[in-house]
Amino acid sequence: MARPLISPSILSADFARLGEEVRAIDEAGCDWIHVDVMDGHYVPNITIGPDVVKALRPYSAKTFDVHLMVSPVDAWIEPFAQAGADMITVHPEAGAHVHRTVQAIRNAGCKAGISLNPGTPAKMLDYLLEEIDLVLVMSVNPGFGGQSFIASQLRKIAAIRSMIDKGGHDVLIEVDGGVTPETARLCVDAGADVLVAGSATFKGGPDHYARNIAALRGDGE
Ligand SMILES: O=C(CO)[C@H](O)[C@H](O)COP(=O)(O)O
Ligand SMILES: [Fe+2]
Repeated sequence: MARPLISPSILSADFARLGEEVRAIDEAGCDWIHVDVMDGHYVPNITIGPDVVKALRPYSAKTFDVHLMVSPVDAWIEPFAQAGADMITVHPEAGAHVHRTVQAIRNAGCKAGISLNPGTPAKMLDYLLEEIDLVLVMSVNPGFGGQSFIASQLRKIAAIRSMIDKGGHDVLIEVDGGVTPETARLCVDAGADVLVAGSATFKGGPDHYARNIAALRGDGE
C-alpha cells in the first residue's frame, strides 16, 4: 500500500511520563505527534491544555498535530500556537464561523485543519478546501481513545479524496479513531495520507512502539 504518515495520539500514552513517551515515539519512527485537546463540553472528556503542549515541545522536533475538541474554539488558537503547535485542527461545530477560525489559525503561523465527525458530511468542506492544509476524518465519535473504527467513514475518505484531486487542492487527509494495521490499509486504499493511532501505537509499552508504528505504516508489505 502507499506509505501513510503516522501520527500517534498521546491520549493512549502514560500521562505520568508524557515527555518520555513523546521522545519514545519520536525515536520509534513516528512522523507527527497527535495531541488530543478535550474540554469536557464539546466532548465528554477533559485532557490537556497549552501549558502541557509547551512542556512537551522540547521532547520532539516533529510536527505537533493538535486536535482541538473544544467549544468555543477561537480563543484557544493563539495559546496553542504560542505553545508550539504546528498544525491546529478544529471541528466546524465548535465555533460560529469556521472560515474565520481557519484564517485565524494560519494568521497564528500554523497549518490549518478541519475535522469532520462521523455524522458530518464531506459537503461541509465546500468553500473551505482553499483555506486549509488538512482534513481530519473522525472514524469514531470524538472524546475517547480505544473505540472501534466506523466503516462508513471509508466512503467519506474516498469522497474527500476525489474533491481534493478534482480541485487540485494541496490538502492532506488524516483519519482518526480505531486505526489498527488492518483498518489502516482500508483508509490508505480509500485515499488517506496520515493516520492517527493511539491504542495501536502504545500497545505493549515502549519496547513495542517501533514495531507498532511500522505495522501501521505497512512496512514490509
Ligand atoms: O481524537 C481522538 C478521540 O476523540 C483520538 O485521537 C483517537 O480516538 C485516537 O485513539 P485510538 O487510536 O485509540 O482510537
Ligand atoms: Fe484526535
